[in-house]
Amino acid sequence: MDLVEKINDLCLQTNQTVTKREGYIDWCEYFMAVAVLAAKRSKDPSCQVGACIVNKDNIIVGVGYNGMPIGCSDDEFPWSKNTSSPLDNKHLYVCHAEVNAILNKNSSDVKGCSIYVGLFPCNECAKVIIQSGIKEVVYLSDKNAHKIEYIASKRMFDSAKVIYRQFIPQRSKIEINFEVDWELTSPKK
Ligand SMILES: Nc1nc(=O)n([C@H]2C[C@H](O)[C@@H](COP(=O)(O)O)O2)cc1CO
Ligand SMILES: [Zn+2]
Repeated sequence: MDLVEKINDLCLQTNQTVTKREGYIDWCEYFMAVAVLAAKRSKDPSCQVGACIVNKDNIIVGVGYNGMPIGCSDDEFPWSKNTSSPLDNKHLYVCHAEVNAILNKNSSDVKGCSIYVGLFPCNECAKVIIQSGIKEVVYLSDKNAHKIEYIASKRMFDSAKVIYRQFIPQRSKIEINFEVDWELTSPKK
């Protein structure tokens, strides 16, 4: 419990005015955190990416992470990229987080939405993002910026007027703790 929460707790006990809680996560942090959490579902041993699509009302309409297509077993399809057999390269098979998030949408479409994603979209995802009507890409890392696929992505986004911006975290971590002590967090009567 932080200081404000302790003061509020005291106020509650003595029937005084209670101010709102501080330290809550803002919308951007929330959506990027959902993307990062989704990435933890990925079976890719070298790179886990998550994506979260949000509409203009700040409602999440799709979440996805990189993984094998439905029906293509995680245990049978290859997860390596430096293989002697070109047919055993994971890149031939993996569905990217952005495409999965779009396909997983629970609304009729994602027109005008924003997509929060861990890594800047590749050129193939950029095409799908544009075609789906998504108008904003918020990303954590652009580590592949020098590669031709990502230069192509930006060329397409610029032409299609899809805004892209980096999410600069104001805190390094957001903790998820399943062991919440509800006795400490709930107001006492
Ligand atoms: N924006 C992205 N969304 C994604 O879902 N991915 C996925 C595809 C692969 O499964 C993995 C990248 O693997 P690697 O080449 O860094 O070992 O991340 C990759 C990117 C980067 O373009
Ligand atoms: Zn992609």
